[in-house]
Amino acid sequence: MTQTAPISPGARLAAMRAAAPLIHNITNYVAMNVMANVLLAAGASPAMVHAREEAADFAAVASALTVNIGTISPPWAEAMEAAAASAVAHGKPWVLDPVAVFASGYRSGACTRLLDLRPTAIRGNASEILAQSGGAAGASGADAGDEVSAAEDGARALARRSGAVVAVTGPVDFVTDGTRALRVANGHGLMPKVTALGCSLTGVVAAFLATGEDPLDAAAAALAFYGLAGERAAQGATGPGGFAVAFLDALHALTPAELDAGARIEAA
Ligand SMILES: Nc1ncnc2c1ncn2[C@@H]1O[C@H](COP(=O)(O)OP(=O)(O)OP(=O)(O)O)[C@@H](O)[C@H]1O
Ligand SMILES: Cc1ncsc1CCO
Ligand SMILES: [Mg+2]
Repeated sequence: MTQTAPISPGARLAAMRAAAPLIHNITNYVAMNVMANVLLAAGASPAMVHAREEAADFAAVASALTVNIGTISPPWAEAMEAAAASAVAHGKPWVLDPVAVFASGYRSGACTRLLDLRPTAIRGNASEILAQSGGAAGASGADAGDEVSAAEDGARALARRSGAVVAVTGPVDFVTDGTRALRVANGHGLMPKVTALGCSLTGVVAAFLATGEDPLDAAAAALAFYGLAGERAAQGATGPGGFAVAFLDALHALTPAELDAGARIEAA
């Protein structure tokens, strides 16, 4: 049997941009504008569609779906479940972002129901993945209060249990399908100082999944692309405000060759 060479992160970026996949996002009020601009700068086509009356229809035609519980309320929860079920029924990948899942029984109940709908990937910070995998999170809100290393065993277990690729983000990202695991060391300390950059990354992961065959390598390529854009944007930025603007420019400007040269992806 011939062994095929792994697809490079740069090739995955080029494929994503060539496809400009339509990404359906049911996300929070904070992230909506940031995330749409991030997806456009990266090369995808965002649509924020959350009415329960149309979410399932839209998920059927989009290339991928993201579901983010950041500002969830009952009508939105209905739309999320209908959209996720529709994505699965139509063979479209979907990504769950369990924002502050530990904060209330309402949030954790919503995520339990969404997990039953078999997301292709789950992306969260260390506290969110720790809680989603059954551990005790050291955070109360949307910002991480735990180290990525503390969530790695839970991420592996969650991946095996759910069938999803699980990405834990932080200073060094960890991503696993339950069998293989990778660490992605790209990124910059200004990234968590701009709200919704994690939420927006969930959309970029979905965009890479929309064009990739293997979700683990596609997710790792998305994480490296995002982190490397953060590194570029930080050069010359004096704080979070200028960084946020430069980050969009860096996502737009980063080339596939630059991603192949700058991606720091290693087996974990
Ligand atoms: N200290 C850090 N150093 C380098 N990169 C970081 C750091 N913290 C986060 N990142 C990067 O920031 C991006 C967003 O991840 P983060 O874990 O902050 O998401 P989040 O907590 O879900 O964010 P939000 O909920 O505000 O959208 C990822 O690309 C991650 O690698
Ligand atoms: C700050 C905040 N609050 C609810 S969602 C959100 C965006 C970051 O997750
Ligand atoms: Mg988040």
